[in-house]
Amino acid sequence: MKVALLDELRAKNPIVFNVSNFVTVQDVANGINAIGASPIMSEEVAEADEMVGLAGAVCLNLGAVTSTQITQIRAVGQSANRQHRPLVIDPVAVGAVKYRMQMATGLLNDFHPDVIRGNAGEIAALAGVDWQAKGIDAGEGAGDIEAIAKACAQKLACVVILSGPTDVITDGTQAVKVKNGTSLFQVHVGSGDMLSSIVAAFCAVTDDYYEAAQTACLVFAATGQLVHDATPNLGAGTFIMKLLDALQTTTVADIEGIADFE
Ligand SMILES: Nc1ncnc2c1ncn2[C@@H]1O[C@H](COP(=O)(O)OP(=O)(O)O)[C@@H](O)[C@H]1O
Ligand SMILES: Cc1ncsc1CCOP(=O)(O)O
Ligand SMILES: [Mg+2]
Repeated sequence: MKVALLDELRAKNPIVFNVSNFVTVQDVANGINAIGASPIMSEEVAEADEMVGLAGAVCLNLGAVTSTQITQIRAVGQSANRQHRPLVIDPVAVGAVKYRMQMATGLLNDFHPDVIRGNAGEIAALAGVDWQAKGIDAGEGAGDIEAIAKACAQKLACVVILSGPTDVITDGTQAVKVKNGTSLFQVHVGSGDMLSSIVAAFCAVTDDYYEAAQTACLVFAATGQLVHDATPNLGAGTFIMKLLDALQTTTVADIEGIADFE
């Protein structure tokens, strides 16, 4: 685990190109900015190649995609592969909506992601494992989350992050579990989307996307935990404000001080 990547990210201030969903786009932009990278968003297919070209990494969020937008998302994904930019996919609710699963499967045939970040319901669905996803949330399942994440990573030949109370990060063979976090993440819609885009930001500063994924999960979850620990009885509204503040100021030493992973 290379927590010092956080300092490299802040020094390099990489551009992260996001195709976001309309629900959480502001949180995603502000989260990237606060941690020390530079967000840019677009829904226009005509500028796909240029946007990818100026970015250090690309994050495609499939949270609220229209038929028209699929063309742009495909073009961006293919351009990222062509221009060798790290590509992160957030497959929102593929475990809950059959249409989304078909759409995501189709897109994953058209381009190759470097990292997929989803909750247990989403990663289980992509792995073909039985799980009762609940809308955008993980839902309920009995399977072993490390085995599910590894199955997904092997099937799709990429790094997989299965996030939740414990985050599992795997390259299909090895796995790391990050146990930091706070249940307050669950009362803020967009926590997962923020994490996916922050994973992309870390992928922009190293060629080792497995390591980038681990560091992103630790930094994000531990920052949330520090916010929780600093203020008792935080509510959903105050949490996101304090989380953004903390993403801006939390140091490598702060993270290392509470890091809990194996
Ligand atoms: N119960 C929990 N306790 C601690 N951290 C959590 C909990 N649930 C989610 N997280 C954290 O919230 C962030 C978003 O993950 P998750 O909730 O799984 O995504 P999504 O919003 O896509 O469902 C991750 O950093 C994860 O570690
Ligand atoms: C509510 C909602 N509906 C479609 S996308 C979206 C946001 C999902 O955000 P997250 O997965 O980060 O909780
Ligand atoms: Mg999500």
